[in-house]
Amino acid sequence: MSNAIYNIAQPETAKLLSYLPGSDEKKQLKERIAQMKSAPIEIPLIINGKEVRTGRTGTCIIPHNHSHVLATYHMAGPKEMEMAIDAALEAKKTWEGTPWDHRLAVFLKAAELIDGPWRSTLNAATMLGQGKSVYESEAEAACELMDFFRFGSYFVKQIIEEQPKAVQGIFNRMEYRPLEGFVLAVTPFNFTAIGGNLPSAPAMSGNTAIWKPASTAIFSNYYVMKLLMEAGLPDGVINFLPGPGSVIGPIAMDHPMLGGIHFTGSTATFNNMWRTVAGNLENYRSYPRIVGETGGKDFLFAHASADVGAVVHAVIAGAFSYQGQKCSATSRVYLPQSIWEDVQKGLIKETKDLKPGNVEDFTNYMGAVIDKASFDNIKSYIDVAEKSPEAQIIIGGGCNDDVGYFVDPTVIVTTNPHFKTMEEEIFGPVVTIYVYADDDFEEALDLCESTSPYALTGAVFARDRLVIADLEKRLTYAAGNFYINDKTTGAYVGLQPFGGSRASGTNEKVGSKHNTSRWMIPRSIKENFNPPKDYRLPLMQES
Ligand SMILES: NC(=O)c1ccc[n+]([C@@H]2O[C@H](COP(=O)([O-])OP(=O)(O)OC[C@H]3O[C@@H](n4cnc5c(N)ncnc54)[C@H](O)[C@@H]3O)[C@@H](O)[C@H]2O)c1
Ligand SMILES: N[C@@H](CCC=O)C(=O)O
Repeated sequence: MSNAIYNIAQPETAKLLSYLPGSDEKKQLKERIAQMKSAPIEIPLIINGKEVRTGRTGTCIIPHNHSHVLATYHMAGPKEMEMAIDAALEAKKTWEGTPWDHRLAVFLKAAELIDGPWRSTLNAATMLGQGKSVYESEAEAACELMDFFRFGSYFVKQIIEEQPKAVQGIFNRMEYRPLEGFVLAVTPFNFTAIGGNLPSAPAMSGNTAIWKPASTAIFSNYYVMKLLMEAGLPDGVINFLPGPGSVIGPIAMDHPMLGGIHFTGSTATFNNMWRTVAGNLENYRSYPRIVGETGGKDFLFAHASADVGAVVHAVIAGAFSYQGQKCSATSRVYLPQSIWEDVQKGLIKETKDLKPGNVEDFTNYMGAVIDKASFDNIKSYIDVAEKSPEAQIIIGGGCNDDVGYFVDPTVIVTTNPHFKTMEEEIFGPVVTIYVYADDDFEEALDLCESTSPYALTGAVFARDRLVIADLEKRLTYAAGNFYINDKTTGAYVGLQPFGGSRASGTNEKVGSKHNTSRWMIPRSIKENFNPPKDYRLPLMQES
């Protein structure tokens, strides 16, 4: 029984390792990659801490070498979802009463394990299973996940410290209860750290969760689950349930004890889930908390005073890192005519050696896109641009899926600011540029503000201070993460809390106190040391 007030130091952002030739981390990672490739593993469901095999299986493959099978995974069906819900509800009885310091200790320990022996495992699994370059993987599967665990724990502590004023004779207090029910965490393929965080953030506050990973991220996500178990996560607190979302999701969403949904993925999937929940409102014990971070069509808007070199590098990093498969990827760019020629030259020069390749070679900046469906979808957008008189592909355009799902970094220039690739999320290494006449700055800015239904990230480039101030004001609602003279990707937990509004989600800012608070239902407790003795107010008495 915990009877002390403990402190958690404000965490420091995790430091990236370099993976330079000759470094220990490079040697360890190369060894782990070789080991993982040497023989496929079998991935069970994990329900109440026990492995469950259903015999209905799928495979995890390497996107840059799609004939290589890394694992066979078992898929949950309705029966296993019911089992997981029962396990989560049962485990909650103990977990919610576990002192907060012991709950958080599990996640703080997990962060230390990533910082130590588990780092190479999470990086190797993410590089192989999701096709990430070493740098992209280190930044998120290792560092961002550590940050989620450390900052997340710190935010829980900060919130429970927020207490109402206690006055003499009346003891006021706020109890931060977990949600009544279980949490369904549905996670995307593109960030291992998001996979790990979505079930963990609610669990830190005493909730129990069912974690449904994306099928193309099961390989790394399974290792995250194993890491949490090694860190001491009690059975049933997080239940790992790979399987078809459209089959197992509705079982959870129809359940009267659905306490909340922690979702990251596409807007279409989130809208479907929201509709399912809305249709069930009368069946729930409480209104489920629905937290969802979704798609983006992220902009870069440059003014004539912008630093051309900075624009060039921001476009490349924002559009092509992790093959553009980030919700934050730069995918529409507005450039004034006066700097266009220089930007174009810079883009051509800097991308000439930028080819997607095998990320096991650490010098490759880009790998393959995640799967065949994604490859076909991205290619279909490139095909549209190739055929259109309103667009010209000035860089890239090549696609080849013989060995891996490779799409060249592609730059389209369009004369139509509403061209298909300026409006729709592509989720691949494709960026579209619209060049505006310098005199049409105001109109171009209106276009940037209103063209997309999304409002996730956006960057403005200018050196003129008054212009920067104006851009910041005029684009108030166009992006939840707004960058000035920087790329649209790469937010840090606790430093640039992440999330967007409009069709980009509920903007609860993952990795922030706002998100943490969504997994708690506070109870105000007033204890009166002088209980009432007379129902009448003093005013009601005759003098
Ligand atoms: N805003 C953010 O923070 C953020 C971060 C990462 C990714 N994303 C977005 O995620 C998308 C890419 O990820 P994705 O392809 O994995 O997204 P997705 O929507 O296809 O899948 C997300 C998850 O939902 C599950 N799912 C699908 N249909 C379901 C259903 N009917 N019921 C329950 N679950 C279901 C999937 O299996 C997966 O686990 C992009 O749109 C990207 O912008 C957003
Ligand atoms: N938080 C990440 C994006 C996550 C979505 O894919 C970034 O800031 O680039």
